[in-house]
Amino acid sequence: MTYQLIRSAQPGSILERFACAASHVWQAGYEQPFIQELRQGILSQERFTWYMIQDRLYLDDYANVHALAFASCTHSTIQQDLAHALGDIAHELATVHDTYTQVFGISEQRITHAVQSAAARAYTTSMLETAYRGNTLEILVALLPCAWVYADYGARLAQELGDAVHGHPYEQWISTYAADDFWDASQWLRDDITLLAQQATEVEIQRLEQMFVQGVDLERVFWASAYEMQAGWNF
Ligand SMILES: Cc1ncc(CN)c(N)n1
Repeated sequence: MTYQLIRSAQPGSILERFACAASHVWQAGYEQPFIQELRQGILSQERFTWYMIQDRLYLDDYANVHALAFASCTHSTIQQDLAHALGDIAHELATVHDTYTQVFGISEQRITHAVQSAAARAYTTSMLETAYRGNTLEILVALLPCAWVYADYGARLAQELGDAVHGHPYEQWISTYAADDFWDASQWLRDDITLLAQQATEVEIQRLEQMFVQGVDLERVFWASAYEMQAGWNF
């Protein structure tokens, strides 16, 4: 298991079960060309721009999932956590997206006219479906791969690159997700899942485990589709 997985998952906890169940797709995601070329600094600007645009659309839906979870949730502390998390998404947009939008000259018009790729839509549709139909625990588990996979890959990239991260073409991206701040910002999610899962049955936990594995795989596919510069539905 990788550094972030060890750091967060207490032996026997639900988080450890999730991490173990997803370990092969998690590793496959890290080894895929998008991440490895990004690490080497040779990922083309064209592919990264494609990803950035898809990610802008993704983050809109991701924010909506938080808002829907807030609306259906009856725990006031979890509602506060969700509201706070919306501020963190705004921060991610300001640090990562605004940087690359400027550096790579991605026009607002291009973003406005972009259509979600098939893979990106599959991911956000699955999260939104859970947000509309699921209970609070299910919605939080749908959000977990997003926070955890990015923190883990960011930390691994930063660790492998060492000082070479300075001046790297994707330094801002790597540093944002490798930062302790990014990891700490999702501590509420791991804590709230752990708390709510105490009331869940074994059958429910097994279903959550499957949802989590699917989410990690959708993260992998999201990058793969950006690498292929996959088109949207109305091409
Ligand atoms: C697809 C995706 N997943 C996760 C993250 C990290 N918030 C992101 N920006 N984009």
